[in-house]
Amino acid sequence: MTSASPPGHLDEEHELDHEFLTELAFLERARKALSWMLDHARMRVATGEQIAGDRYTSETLGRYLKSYAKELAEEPDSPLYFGRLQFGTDEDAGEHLGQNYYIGRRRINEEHGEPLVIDWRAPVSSIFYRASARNPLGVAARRRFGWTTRHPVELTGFEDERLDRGEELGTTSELLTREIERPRVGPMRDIVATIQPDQDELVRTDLDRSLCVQGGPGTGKTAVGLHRAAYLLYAHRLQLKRTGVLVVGPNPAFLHYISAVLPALGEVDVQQRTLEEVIGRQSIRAQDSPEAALVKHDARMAQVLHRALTGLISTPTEPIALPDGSYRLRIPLNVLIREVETVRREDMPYGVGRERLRARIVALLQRQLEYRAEMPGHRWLEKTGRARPVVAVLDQAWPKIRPEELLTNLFSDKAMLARAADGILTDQEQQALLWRRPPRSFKSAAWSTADAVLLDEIAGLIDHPEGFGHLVVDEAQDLSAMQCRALARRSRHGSLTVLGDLAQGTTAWAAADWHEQMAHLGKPDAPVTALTTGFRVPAVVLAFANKLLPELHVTAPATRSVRADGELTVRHEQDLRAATVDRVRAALDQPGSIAVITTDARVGELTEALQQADIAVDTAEQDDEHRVTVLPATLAKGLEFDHVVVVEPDEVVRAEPRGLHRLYVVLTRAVSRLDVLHAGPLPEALAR
Ligand SMILES: Nc1ncnc2c1ncn2[C@@H]1O[C@H](COP(=O)(O)OP(=O)(O)OP(=O)(O)O)[C@@H](O)[C@H]1O
Repeated sequence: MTSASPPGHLDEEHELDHEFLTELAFLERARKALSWMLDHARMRVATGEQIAGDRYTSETLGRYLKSYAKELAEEPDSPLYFGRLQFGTDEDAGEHLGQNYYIGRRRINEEHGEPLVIDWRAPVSSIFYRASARNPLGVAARRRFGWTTRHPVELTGFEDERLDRGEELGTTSELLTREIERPRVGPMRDIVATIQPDQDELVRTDLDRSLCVQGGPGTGKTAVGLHRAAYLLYAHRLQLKRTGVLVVGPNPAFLHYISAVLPALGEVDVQQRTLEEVIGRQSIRAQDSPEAALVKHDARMAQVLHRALTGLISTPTEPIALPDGSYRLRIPLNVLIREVETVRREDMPYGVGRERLRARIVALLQRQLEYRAEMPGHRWLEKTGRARPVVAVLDQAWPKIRPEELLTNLFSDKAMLARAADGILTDQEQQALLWRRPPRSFKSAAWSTADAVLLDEIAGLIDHPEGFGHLVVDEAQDLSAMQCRALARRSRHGSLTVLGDLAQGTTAWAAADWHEQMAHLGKPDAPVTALTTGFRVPAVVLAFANKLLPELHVTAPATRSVRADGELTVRHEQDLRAATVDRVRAALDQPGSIAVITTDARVGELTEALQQADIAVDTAEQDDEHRVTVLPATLAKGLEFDHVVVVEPDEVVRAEPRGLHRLYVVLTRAVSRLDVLHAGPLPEALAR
């Protein structure tokens, strides 16, 4: 194994070995090339108007070049490349015979030459991530570079694996270890330099394939999902620019945490939203009882709503007679009845069905005019479609309805609900849905989170929503069947990357089986892949959290932590406020972020205790300013902190029905150190 690093300062340059000097020279060349690219891009921004033909394209081009120039200008903050592939000279190297490639976050090329640095998403870069001693894929040596983390970044050394001599570091690589163990500050970072072979396979799965990734805490699911989005945008830029990529996360705090990853990879056009924002129809003013929420999130509601909506379609009761000049155009009742039946059988979205019925009625009337050798024009067809006798039939047999109106009627009218839910929901379940005090009109109805999903289902039955080319769904174990359907509607013509951990399911409807969940998400045949290497949580902390696993009643493969470092302390304390202040003070002596995680009820008290001790604290709403955050257990999902202080774990367990799962999430947020403080008893599984 070869590795190199500068032994001292530049004035001791003569001591640097030859290889390192060569690398420094290359770095200089790459920096110059980047600087040329930046100047060139700026120049093109300035002259954009002359390059492009018409005004629209010149504006678009100008905008593109501006953001490109901005991206390039921001580049000096991150290393220009992280690895080098040196191909061998035998036939396994194929077209890359004897070549050297530097791999980085983006392509860098000189004014008139070959690229100096290749984008990590280019096909050949995949070899960097996947080549192994057993299967070198033509590579003689793989080199990883180390950089300072301060600005401006400087090369600190490199680490070589001579794959042709059977050398391979895998997860023992010092640079990988350093990257994983580095103290966390600020938002999540990308992992392009150290993507692991199994992660790379998921990242590069092609656009037409949907995936489900089950992985324990800290196995890199979120990282994989975000890098896949970046990869797909590279490989299918034009298609996805048109159709869009959406990342769905559990809450705004999580989305904020991950928000910098894609922009750092040069991708600024990806929407990142919570499910509520995706649905986004209503302001939420009501809260359901647990029983009502359970029924509303159940897949059977889809059938109930479908039946309620199609139940509005009825047999026409009047024929059509439409004056047209001195004539009267007619459609007899039996023909109208037949038309409604024909459209109903076509089983299209309700709103589309109404328009189809209108078009068929107009076509029948048009034919009568044509018998009289008249050729009606576009205007006539339009006017006839809106004529009162035609609209009257539509309103009676296929009435227009808003989702809010239908749901208000359904939850206010016992008989209507009974008709729609007969044989689908029990009497008790129907009772849970009915409003005790119905609003006067659907306009004044107060909707719950679950209602918003139902309204979205109805809207989807009336007309298909616009979809995305690709959706990344994180923490997907927590989605209900109805929430899954909302996302399935938006990826009908696209693909999905679904990420989650059954052991971290905290909702009453959390998934117990991924295949079932994928069926609700509209991709029943998508393969389920497991990630089992843990990069976040140190082995000692993971072993403690994993004591809960047998009680969580889920089947998921165990996670093996690559981290031998880390500390765990469990303390019985009388005064939790004082103990929390004490632990946070001790943590402040070390670098990195700190979180105190506890029940919602204790957040205020502990924030106050820290503030009284002159420790500046962030809360879940206002973050990113200080090193210490006090976080309710309910908002910890997906986040990570260097040092975590968990206060009174048994209260976390008792605060909600799936409290044990919540505690599992909470205990697995620590990157380096976990302190557990308790005044009451520890949860039984942890005490063993
Ligand atoms: N290949 C890798 N190289 C370096 N760091 C990695 C790698 N894979 C994951 N990580 C790091 O491990 C940490 C956990 O990753 P991530 O948040 O994606 O895990 P997760 O599976 O989504 O976790 P959870 O289920 O707890 O939300 C992050 O800091 C991430 O950057």
